[in-house]
Amino acid sequence: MAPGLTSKTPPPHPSGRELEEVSDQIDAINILLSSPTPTTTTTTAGDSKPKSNFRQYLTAAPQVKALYKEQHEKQTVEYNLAARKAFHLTVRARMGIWEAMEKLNALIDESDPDTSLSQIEHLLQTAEAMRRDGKPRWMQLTGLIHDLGKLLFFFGAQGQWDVVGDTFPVGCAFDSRIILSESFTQNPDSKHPIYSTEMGIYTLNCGLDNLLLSWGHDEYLYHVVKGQSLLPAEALAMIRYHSFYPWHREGAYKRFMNEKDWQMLEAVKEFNPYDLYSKSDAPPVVEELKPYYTELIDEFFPKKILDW
Ligand SMILES: O[C@H]1[C@H](O)[C@@H](O)[C@H](O)[C@@H](O)[C@H]1O
Ligand SMILES: [Fe+2]
Ligand SMILES: [Fe+2]
Repeated sequence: MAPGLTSKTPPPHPSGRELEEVSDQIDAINILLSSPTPTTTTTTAGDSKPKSNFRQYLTAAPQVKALYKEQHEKQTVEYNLAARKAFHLTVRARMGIWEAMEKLNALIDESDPDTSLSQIEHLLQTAEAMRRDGKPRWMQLTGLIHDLGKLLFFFGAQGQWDVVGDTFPVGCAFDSRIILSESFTQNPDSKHPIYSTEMGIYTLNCGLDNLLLSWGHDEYLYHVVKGQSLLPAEALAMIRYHSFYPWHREGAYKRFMNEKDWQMLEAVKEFNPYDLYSKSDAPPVVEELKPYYTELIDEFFPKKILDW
């Protein structure tokens, strides 16, 4: 009995009719409790996976943890410089954007605890979520292509550790806000006299463009798209920094930001929910969407066949 409703004289036994009323009320409450609660802040449109259930790395599958362990041990300054040099020395393929998306279909990203869909589906989910929200055409296209850098996997990558996953700068101390950051103790740079310091090889407010971000799909696609599209600076930042969660989500590495980076941070933050939370939307029907997106591709990539 609720406080305040107690009385010294015991209540009379409820009549049959009263009992029926109470039982009706209980039924009504049960119906309310079992029907889905409309939420506006914790779920994405058309889906019921709460936002807090994404990016759960501590409880992720063993292959996700193994991938990050290997990545954190092997992404060094030395590796980074060698990968950048190799990138600039060759053209790996010549193909259009849609063809690249189809090629990527064969890759399942082992770093991702939130989707096991193919990459073409993830790209279309991201773009479609933006289109539904009336985002500008250049942004929809950015959503469509943002993970095409994962093609690196087919171009002589050492595994998935140098292609997928979150990014972080090398050449300065590894921040504890990087996911699963304990594994950096096995990275030789964590004992280097300069690379292990807070500023490392960088200077205050030097600008994110001057950081050696860990080598992977963001950095690769940024370099491919930069000279071969009509996409604006915000789109290039979305591509280059979308996996840089320790920065755009956790607020680390602010000491290296210049004025332009603050603007770009806004763009990347606007992009992120479409990339992350659309992963639980219904899988798109690729062939149905193709006409809309091929037109969009043509608008911003006047050169139909790109150098990859
Ligand atoms: O596992 C994911 C995936 O590889 C994404 O493409 C990347 O952008 C994310 O940062 C990462 O956490
Ligand atoms: Fe990505
Ligand atoms: Fe993505």
